[in-house]
Amino acid sequence: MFSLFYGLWNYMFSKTEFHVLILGVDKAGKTTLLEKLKSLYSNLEGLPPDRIVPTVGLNIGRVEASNAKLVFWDLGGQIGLRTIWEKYYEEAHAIVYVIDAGCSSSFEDSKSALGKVLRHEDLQGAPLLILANKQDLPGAVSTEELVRYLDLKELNERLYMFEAVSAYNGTGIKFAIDWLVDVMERSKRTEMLRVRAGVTGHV
Ligand SMILES: Nc1nc2c(ncn2[C@@H]2O[C@H](COP(=O)(O)OP(=O)(O)OP(=O)(O)O)[C@@H](O)[C@H]2O)c(=O)[nH]1
Ligand SMILES: [Mg+2]
Repeated sequence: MFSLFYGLWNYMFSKTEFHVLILGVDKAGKTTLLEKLKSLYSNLEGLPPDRIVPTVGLNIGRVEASNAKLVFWDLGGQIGLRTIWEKYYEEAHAIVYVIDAGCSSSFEDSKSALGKVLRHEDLQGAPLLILANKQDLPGAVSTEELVRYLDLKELNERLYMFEAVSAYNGTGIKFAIDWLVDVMERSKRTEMLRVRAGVTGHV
């Protein structure tokens, strides 16, 4: 009986924990973004950019933002590591896809890797936040240019947004995360993951 009430209490009053997968090709700035998120949303001072090395395993960042608990999973973007991405798809509430907006020679690779992500059935209905990172660089392209360049055909009914950010100086990040939390809270995918996890309030 107690556990039934406890479960119900949790379901109604505890904050949902959202799992957010940070993807993108190597050097897009994913880990730098994760460390910036820690600095912006927690008491932890994230690692400074000059101490960040290319990711081989998994980096995890837990923060509270927009009154929600967020767990970010940051994976390596090197070609040989991208096969690991799909192991995390089933549990993810949303995807943050990071692109180096200052490096047009990486756009083709970014586009094809993103197309593959979006076609994967385990990510059905997952909201998508595409970040045009490195806006502090003078040559960085705008979100409008990136939208035109990517010309994504796989978006279908998916909730998505493009946002211009800089993981160095924090430009655009809070706005993007507010949007992400808002859409995760009302997405069918969150409902589906919640049902799958049982009535615990933690999905
Ligand atoms: N100017 C500028 N450089 C950035 C920004 N974000 C990341 N960088 C630089 O881009 C390079 C790659 O950053 P990482 O965060 O390691 O990139 P990553 O996407 O995690 O790379 P992998 O772990 O290999 O997949 C580093 O030299 C960073 O300092 C940014 O907002 N502005
Ligand atoms: Mg990394």
